[in-house]
Amino acid sequence: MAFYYTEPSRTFNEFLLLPNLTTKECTPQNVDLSTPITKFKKGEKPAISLNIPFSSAVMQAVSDHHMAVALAQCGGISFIFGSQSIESQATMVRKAKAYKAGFVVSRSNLTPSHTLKDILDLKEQTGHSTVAITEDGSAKGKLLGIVTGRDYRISRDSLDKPVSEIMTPFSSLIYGKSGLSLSEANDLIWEHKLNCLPIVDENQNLDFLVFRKDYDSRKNNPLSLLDANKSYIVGAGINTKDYRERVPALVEAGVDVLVIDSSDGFSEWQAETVKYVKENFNNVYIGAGNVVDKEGFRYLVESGADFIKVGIGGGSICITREQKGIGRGQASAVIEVAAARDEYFKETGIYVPICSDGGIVHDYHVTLALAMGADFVMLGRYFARFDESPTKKVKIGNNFVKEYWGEGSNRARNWQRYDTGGKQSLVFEEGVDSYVPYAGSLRENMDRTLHKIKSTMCNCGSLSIEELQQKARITLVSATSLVEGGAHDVILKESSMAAE
Ligand SMILES: NC(=O)C1=CN([C@@H]2O[C@H](COP(=O)(O)OP(=O)(O)OC[C@H]3O[C@@H](n4cnc5c(N)ncnc54)[C@H](O)[C@@H]3O)[C@@H](O)[C@H]2O)C=CC1
Ligand SMILES: O=c1[nH]c(=O)c2[nH+]cn([C@@H]3O[C@H](COP(=O)(O)O)[C@@H](O)[C@H]3O)c2[nH]1
Ligand SMILES: [K+]
Repeated sequence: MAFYYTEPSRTFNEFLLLPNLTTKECTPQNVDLSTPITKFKKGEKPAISLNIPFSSAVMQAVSDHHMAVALAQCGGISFIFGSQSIESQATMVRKAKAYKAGFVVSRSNLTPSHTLKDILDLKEQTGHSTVAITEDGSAKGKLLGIVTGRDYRISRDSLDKPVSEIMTPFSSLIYGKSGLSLSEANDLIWEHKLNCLPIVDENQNLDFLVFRKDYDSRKNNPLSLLDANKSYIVGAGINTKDYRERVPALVEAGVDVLVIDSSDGFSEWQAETVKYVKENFNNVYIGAGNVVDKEGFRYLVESGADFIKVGIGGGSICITREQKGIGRGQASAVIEVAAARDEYFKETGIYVPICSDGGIVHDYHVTLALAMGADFVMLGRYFARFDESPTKKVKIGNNFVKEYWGEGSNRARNWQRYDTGGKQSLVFEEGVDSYVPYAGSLRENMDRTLHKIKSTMCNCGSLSIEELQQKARITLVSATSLVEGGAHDVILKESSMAAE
């Protein structure tokens, strides 16, 4: 007879935290969000700890080398997507490892056929006076020119003057080549009295901008996640098929942490993959998953995994539950796996971090996941909205959006013919292709999110994630009390509706 769980599967939305006593030293500035990502023995320190409990999803629309750098600067880790050729993934890892502070992804970009009015509108929106002009208007497109405040006169130039007539064309630009060191970039900046030096790759695609004022940017990033050589710590996703070729290439490129990327990690393929990595490489760590219960957790931990990823079917672009009928409410999954982790720790003295992957919609969901026992979270949709994600920013109506698609969608799988061991015609999609609202830079959004999490932790009288996990008091909410939690019985003004 089948086994039946007596409790229904639950999601984060169904829970709330109750405040504990907040002492006077319990302020957001004093909260420490560092958290382990690799397993460790009781009394010892983990080999790698994150400075904030965030990782970005193993997805084409989320985690490339640009995201890896931006998130590591904030103290988290990206797992560069594995649904690409081994060479291109290794190149991304290499670029992220080679990246040095001071190089930024261009945030204001237009095409030559835009107009002076577009430049002025963008300037008002972003506050940046340097605009990169690329063939497709993206931050990484072919660089055709640069516009700065010195290139036009609002009193003289007509607003519909095309950018192509305003910009300093590429042929007249001083630029650096990808791979240049920060001190070499600074030399060019000083020598040519520039404010901004574009860095382009061998195909003239824009890589980064280096600003005169930014070169001390390490000071701006006190939580940077760095290895012993002061390079950023970088993760990458792998699969259970080509790992014998992929892992050596990624290790050669300098990857620090691997994660097996799968909807269902409770398989002999994953155990074999973990064992292969553990037997052949000393200096790289490997997470496995995804699982949603104690059995899956135990199986992967006993195979040797350094951390375990939790979550099936809760992602914003996921349709796995609809397509295959597998999965579990994300909160229930985290609660059970965290209990299994604590039990394993008691038995063996080994602490195995767990990551809650997918389904984070509100910032407080992160706090709840941590309170329920997750050591860190993985998000896709959240990061896809930012400048640093690899996808195109498009304007729909009056709003900017960015593209975001699931790794189980045909769009993601097209990088190669998807091999399920069966007929291609039997393949079905497990993810959708979508848009998410554009939200600006990662740093600004992350600062706000972290502040909210720290504030809630203070409500709960906790100065660290570990303390939160021990002290949190969590209650289920009834369907009717959910209504009470939002604005209700008032007529909202338009400004409040826009903020929702
Ligand atoms: N977290 C989630 O809820 C979900 C995530 N996804 C994402 O979609 C992507 C694809 O996920 P999956 O389809 O689960 O990928 P997968 O690579 O784990 O599995 C694909 C298929 O190949 C089989 N397979 C795996 N290794 C094999 C081997 N060595 N030999 C023979 N067969 C093997 C699996 O059983 C499965 O049928 C991933 O990026 C995943 O994160 C997709 C659905 C749900
Ligand atoms: O059912 C699925 N079909 C897909 O195509 C797919 N792609 C990604 N993922 C998973 O969703 C996570 C990101 O979730 P969020 O957007 O909610 O942060 C990711 O971290 C994955 O675990 C998928 N799940
Ligand atoms: K399974």
